[in-house]
Amino acid sequence: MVEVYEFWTVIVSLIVVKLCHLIYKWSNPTTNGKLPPGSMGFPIIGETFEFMISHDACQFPEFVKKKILRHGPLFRTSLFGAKIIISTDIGLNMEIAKTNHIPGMPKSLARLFGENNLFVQSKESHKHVRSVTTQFLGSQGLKLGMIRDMDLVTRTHMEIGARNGGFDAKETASKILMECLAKRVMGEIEPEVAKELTKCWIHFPKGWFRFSWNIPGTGVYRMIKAREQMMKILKDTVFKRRASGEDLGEFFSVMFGDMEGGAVKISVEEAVEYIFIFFLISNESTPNVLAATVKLISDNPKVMQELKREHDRIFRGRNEKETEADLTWEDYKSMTFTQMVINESLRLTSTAPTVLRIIDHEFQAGDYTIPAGWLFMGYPNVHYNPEKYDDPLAFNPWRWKEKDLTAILSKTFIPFGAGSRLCLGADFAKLMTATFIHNLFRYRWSMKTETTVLRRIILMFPGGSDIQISGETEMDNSSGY
Ligand code: HEM
Repeated sequence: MVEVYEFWTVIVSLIVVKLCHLIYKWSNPTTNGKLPPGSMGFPIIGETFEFMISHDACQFPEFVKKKILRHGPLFRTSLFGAKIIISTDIGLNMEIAKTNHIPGMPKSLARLFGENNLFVQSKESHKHVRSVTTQFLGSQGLKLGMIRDMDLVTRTHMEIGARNGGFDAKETASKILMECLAKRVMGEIEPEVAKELTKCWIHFPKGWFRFSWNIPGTGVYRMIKAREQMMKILKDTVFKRRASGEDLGEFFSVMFGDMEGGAVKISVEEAVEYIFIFFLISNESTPNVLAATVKLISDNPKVMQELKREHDRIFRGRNEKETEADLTWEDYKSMTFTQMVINESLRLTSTAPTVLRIIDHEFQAGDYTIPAGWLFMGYPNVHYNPEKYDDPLAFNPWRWKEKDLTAILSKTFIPFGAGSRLCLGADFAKLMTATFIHNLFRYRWSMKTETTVLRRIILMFPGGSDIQISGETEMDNSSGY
């Protein structure tokens, strides 16, 4: 009896010692040099729960603020089971963005995007899809193949919404985005296929950026199922069109190298996975930023007035020229104040990391060593630096006067990331937001004052983002700012 008791005492002691050792190793990761300061939190969970507390979308998260006070602009932590370095130093963020290629995402989340995911595959495939995407979403592609459709789709959705007294900004923006992108990427799709794809998006869980346990009933499980279903629909569409000799749509044709002189570069599976990620990234970003921009405008009567003047001038110009009511590229380029508003909104709402990379080789940052394999999150704190932006917490579009409004990246403005992973949809997102604002000013409108915009990595509107429409607008004839 005593022997059995001793045996179990030894086993339990060994387990305790092993656990203590693992916890010690977890809390004190080793490196060839000196790690940035910080703490790794609890094993596996790390500091995820503190990190994921939602906050005002126009304020940096308390988690990051507290860490900066304690450790400075570079610190280590652990989130979603991954070892993480967080930097709020713009110089370092730019350097890491330039010298590291692998997109930063904990492994547990990366697998949600699929095994074939082009973003984790070869540099060459990545280059190819970037170049194809730029042909469609660069300013030339937008000017020739997008602005007219986008204007029409936006106007139609707003007319429907206005007849009902209003609409939800984020949901409407999401529908506009999907309609514009789907047509551009896949050509005309049959209504049933479009319906099926939309259904998948509806079942797509909100806030998928969390621990990714694939257990039936959870959001992650639904997401994986929705992804599989979408892939199937997209693949079937491509195969069906190829078999019947139908047009694949310009995007797919260029992607597969089917266009004149092209060499087949990637498989249908890879292309379809790319399309899925592309839709996911665009749909998680633009409708949210757009709805937050509308909220910022609605809360600022002077901005509202200035925008109304600018858009009334464009509407008047059309009547004088007696042209059809389509928005032209010249109209878009003349929306100087609107573009100042969009830049200001992008600056203020960038309270999440915009440079995300897996460190691919050990990196020396001053006295500190960032080990290879760690995940790097670069926050754009420079947007809130009072030396760069006077009264940085204020929403003040006028601060962008005389600045280059076409630049999507500078040493003080980094909402779309940087380096080889710089956002491919930045121009599209800006055009879509401007088109939305333009058409909104056909109406007298407001957003509920109680609308709140929060952030938990992704922007959220817990009470919705309702826009109320109270009739058509009257022209403002006064001169501009
Ligand atoms: C306001 C809206 C948007 C914001 C704030 C935004 C922001 C970003 C950021 C921060 C990155 C990561 C860059 C990095 O790691 O250095 C990114 C990547 C990306 N974005 Fe956007 N984005 C927006 C809209 C869009 C849209 C509309 C599309 C597509 C139509 C899009 C497509 C992409 C793609 C494909 C990547 C990955 C690029 C790569 O890895 O090569 N984004 N975006």
